[in-house]
Amino acid sequence: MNIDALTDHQRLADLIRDNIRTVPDFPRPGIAFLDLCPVFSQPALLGALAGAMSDAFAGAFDRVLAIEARGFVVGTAVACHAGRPLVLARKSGKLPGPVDSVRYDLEYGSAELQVQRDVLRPGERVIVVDDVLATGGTMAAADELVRRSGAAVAGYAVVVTIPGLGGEGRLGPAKVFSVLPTGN
Ligand SMILES: O=P(O)(O)OC[C@H]1O[C@H](OP(=O)(O)OP(=O)(O)O)[C@H](O)[C@@H]1O
Ligand SMILES: Nc1ncnc2[nH]cnc12
Repeated sequence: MNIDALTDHQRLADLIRDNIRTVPDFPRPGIAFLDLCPVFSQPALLGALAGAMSDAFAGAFDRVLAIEARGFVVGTAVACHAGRPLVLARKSGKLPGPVDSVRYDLEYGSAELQVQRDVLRPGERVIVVDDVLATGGTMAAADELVRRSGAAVAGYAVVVTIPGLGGEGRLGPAKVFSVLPTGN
């Protein structure tokens, strides 16, 4: 795959779409699971994705908040590309304290996200990065953690938004950058 020639959003979107595997009835019956592992396994594609996300918010963010676990892959790539510090939003019980916590529901369950206190600073501009935006429960929890810290959400970056689940409607007014509207 030659991604040096990748200059426009449509080409990136096509490549991402071609490399997402849709798995029926995983992890529960009725869920069409979008498996992005084939995207993550290709350094050039992951790099192009990170570049597009970083460019979408160029000059408008100070830190990258990445959501466990698949959001870590994308968020780390964006932070490296942009040369901005990475902050981890982790599932409950993984980060040594003190932490702030928010419980939330997602498409196929519920969980709790935590961020270490004082790693996000008042006045800083943060982009929140994940792989999939479905119901928006996860992103909304991350959003709440950023706002509690006094920092500002400068934007939301995801690889895929699953339409019809109301995800974007649960987020704040900041820009949402999604490479694909769906994985199909
Ligand atoms: O918009 P929502 O309905 O909240 O769903 C989106 C979230 O669901 C998945 O995470 P999951 O909790 O499965 O965690 P993982 O990345 O650890 O697999 C995905 O990586 C998003 O974080
Ligand atoms: N359908 C889905 N596929 C992958 N990750 C998800 N997170 C929430 N819904 C998802």
